[in-house]
Amino acid sequence: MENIQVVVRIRPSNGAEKDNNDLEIWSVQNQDTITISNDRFNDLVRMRKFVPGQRVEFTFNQCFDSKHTTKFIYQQQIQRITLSSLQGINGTVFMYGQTGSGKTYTMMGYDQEEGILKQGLKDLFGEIAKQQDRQYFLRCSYVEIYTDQVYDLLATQERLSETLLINEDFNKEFVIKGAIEEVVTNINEIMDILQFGESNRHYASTVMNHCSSRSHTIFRLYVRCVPNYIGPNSVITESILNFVDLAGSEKINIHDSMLKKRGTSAGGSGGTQYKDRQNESKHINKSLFFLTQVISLRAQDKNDQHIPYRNSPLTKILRSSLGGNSRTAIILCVNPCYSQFEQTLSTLRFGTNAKKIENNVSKNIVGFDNDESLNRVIKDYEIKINELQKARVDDKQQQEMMLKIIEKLEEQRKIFRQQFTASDHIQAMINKELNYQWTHLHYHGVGVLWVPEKGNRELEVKQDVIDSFGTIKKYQELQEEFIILKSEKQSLENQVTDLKQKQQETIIQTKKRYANQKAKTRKYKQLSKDLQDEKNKLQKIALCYHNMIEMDEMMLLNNDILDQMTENLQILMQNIYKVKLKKEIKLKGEYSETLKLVTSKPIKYPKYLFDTSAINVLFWDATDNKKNEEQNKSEIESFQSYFQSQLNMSTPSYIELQGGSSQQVKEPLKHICSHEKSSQSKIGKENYEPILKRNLSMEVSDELNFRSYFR
Ligand SMILES: Nc1ncnc2c1ncn2[C@@H]1O[C@H](COP(=O)(O)OP(=O)(O)OP(=O)(O)O)[C@@H](O)[C@H]1O
Repeated sequence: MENIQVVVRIRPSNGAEKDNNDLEIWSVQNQDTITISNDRFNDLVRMRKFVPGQRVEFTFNQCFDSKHTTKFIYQQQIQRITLSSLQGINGTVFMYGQTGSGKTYTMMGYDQEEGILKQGLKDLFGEIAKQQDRQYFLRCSYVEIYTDQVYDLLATQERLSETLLINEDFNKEFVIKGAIEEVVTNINEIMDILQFGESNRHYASTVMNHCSSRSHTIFRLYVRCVPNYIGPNSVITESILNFVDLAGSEKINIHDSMLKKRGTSAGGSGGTQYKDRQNESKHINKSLFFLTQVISLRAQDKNDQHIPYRNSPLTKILRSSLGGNSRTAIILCVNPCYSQFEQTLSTLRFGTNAKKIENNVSKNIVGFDNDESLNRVIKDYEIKINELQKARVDDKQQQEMMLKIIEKLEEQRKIFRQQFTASDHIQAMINKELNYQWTHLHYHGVGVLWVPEKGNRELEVKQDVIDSFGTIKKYQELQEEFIILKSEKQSLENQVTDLKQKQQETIIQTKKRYANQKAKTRKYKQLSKDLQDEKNKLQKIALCYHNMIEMDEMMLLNNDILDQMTENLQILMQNIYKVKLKKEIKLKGEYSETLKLVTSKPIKYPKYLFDTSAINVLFWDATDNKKNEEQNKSEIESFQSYFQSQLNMSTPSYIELQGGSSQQVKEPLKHICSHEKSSQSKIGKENYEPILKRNLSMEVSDELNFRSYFR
C-alpha cells in the first residue's frame, strides 16, 4: 500500500497583485509545511479571520515556492511515477488549484521552463532507449471534460462536438469508449499530438464557446513492455500514465460578474456568455465536489464498492488513481496572496484529505503464455510495420531503404514466433526432466558430457539433456541473432525517423512554398483585375471626352445653323412687317405707322415674340379720357415696367391701345387684342400724338426694330 503523494507549489505573486499591494501571506517551512507568516497571521487575527493561537499550517510530502523550478519539482516527486510506468505500474499526476494558480504552468511549462509532462516524456524515452532486452509500445489519448461531457481532443474538427461515453469493461474498470489512441514512437510525435489537441481545444473554445481554462484535461499514455527473450519468467506488462490538469476550483468570479453586468445593462452577448460561464462553474464545482467526496471517503478507508465514482466522468476516469492500483501524485497549486486566502485554504484542505488515501500499487502483468497476448504483441509489430509502410517517401532510394526495414521487421516477427514455439518446447522438456537432470549434474559437478552411464534410463536422459542443450544453444544463437537484428532495426528505425523528419521538413517547406506561390498568384490576379478596372475606367473617360468633343462640334454646328435660321427669320419677318406696315400706312394715312401694333392682329405673347430685347413698347389706354396726363403717364410706366420684367424689354416703344379699362390692359397681351377689335374705329391721331410729342425718344421710323411676330 502506498499513500497518494501530495505536494504544494506556491507561485510568485504577479505584477497586478504587487500593484494592488496584495500581500504574499503563505510561505514554506521545513520543506514540507506551508504556513501563514507570523506578522501576516496577526493581521488576519485582527481581521477576525482567525482566533489568536490557532495554528494555520499544513504538512505535505513536500512544499515548493518561487525558488524552485519545475524541473526540480519533477525530479523530487514525479520522476518516480513516470519511470514506474515502464515496469507496468500505473501512474497519475494531477494539478489542483484555483484559476491562475499555476496548474498549466507546472504541467505544460511556460516559455523556457519545461512542464512536468515534457520532463516525464523525456525521461521515459531516455530510459526506453537504454533498454536492450525489451520493446516498448506506446499509445496516447487526450480528452477534455467540459460541463460533465467528455470530448476527444484528438478528433477531427468535424467530430469535435461529439461526446464520448465512459463504460465499465468486464474487469469493472471504467474505459473511455471511442477515444482515439495514437501509436507513438518518440517524444516529437507526442508533442505534435499535444499541440494538435491544444489547437482543437482552442478551436472548441472559439467555435463552441468552451472556455479552455474551464475544462479538465486528461492526457493518457498507454505503455506496453514486451521482453525480447522468452524464458520461463518472461512477462508482458501494461500500464497507464495519466497527466490531469483540473479546471480552476473557484466559484463564479469577478470576470463572470462583469459579464453579467455587461449582459444585463447592454442587452448584449455578455448575458449569454454569463450564462455559459455560470453553467461551466456549476459543472466544475459539481465535478470537484464529487472528486472531493470520493477523496474524503477514500481517506476514511471506505470500501471501494461504497465510493460514488459514478457520479461524474472525472471520478470515473480517475478511479484507479484514487485508491486503486496507481502511483498517484497531486500538485496543489497555490496563489500566495491575501486576497485569495480562502481559496488557498480550501485547496490545502482538499490536499490534506487526499494525502490520507492509500493506493494498492502493483505491476500490471498481462502474461506471455496465451494467444491473446501474443496476438497483441504481433499486432503492435504490425502497427509499426504499417506505420513505416504508410510513411510517404518520394525519393526512390529512401523507399528502398524503407522496404528493407520492413523486410527486417517481418523477419523479426517470424523469429519472434519461432522463439515462442521453441520456448514452449524447452519449457515442456525442462519441466519433465528438470529435477532428475539437475540433481544428477549437480551430483557429478562436471557437466553433461561426463554423466556416467547408469542403465538405459540414464542414457536416455543424457541424450535428452544433450538434445535440450542443443536446442538451448540454438535458442541462444537465435537470441544473439535477435539482438543483432534488434540493434540493426534500431539503427534503421533511427534512419527512418531521420528520413521521416526530413520528409516532414520537406513537406513543410513545400507547403510554405506552395502557400507563398498561392499568395503571389492571388496578388497577381488582384493586380491584373485592378489594372483591368483602371483600363476600363480610362476607356470610359476617353469615350466621354470623345463624345464631349463631338457634342461641342455639333453644338457649334447647331449654333451656326441656328444663327443662320434666326437671321433668315428676322429678314423674313422684317419683310412681312414691311408689307403689313405699308398696307397700314396706305389705309390710315400719314400717322398710321405709329399704329402698327394696335391695328395689327393680336400679339401672341410670349411664345411668338422672337427677339424681345429688340421690342420697345409703351402702352397707353387712349380711351380713358377721364384720366389726366399724369395718370396716363403712370399707367404707361407701370405697363412699361410690367413688360420690361415679363418680356425683358429694354427701351420702351409706344403702343397705343384702344378701349377697355386700364385694369384689363394690365393683363397680358391677349386683353389688348380683344379690345383692339371692338374699338378700332376710335383710333385717331389726336389720341397718340401728344404722347409721341412728349416722348421724343420715340422714333416711329424705328419700326424695323420690332421683331415681333404678327398673325
Ligand atoms: N511558478 C510560477 N512562476 C512564475 N509564473 C507563474 C508560475 N505559476 C504560474 N505562473 C503564471 O501565472 C499565470 C497563471 O498560470 P496558469 O495559467 O498556469 O494558471 P492555471 O492554474 O492553469 O489557471 P486556469 O485554471 O485558469 O487554467 C500565468 O501567467 C503563469 O505564467
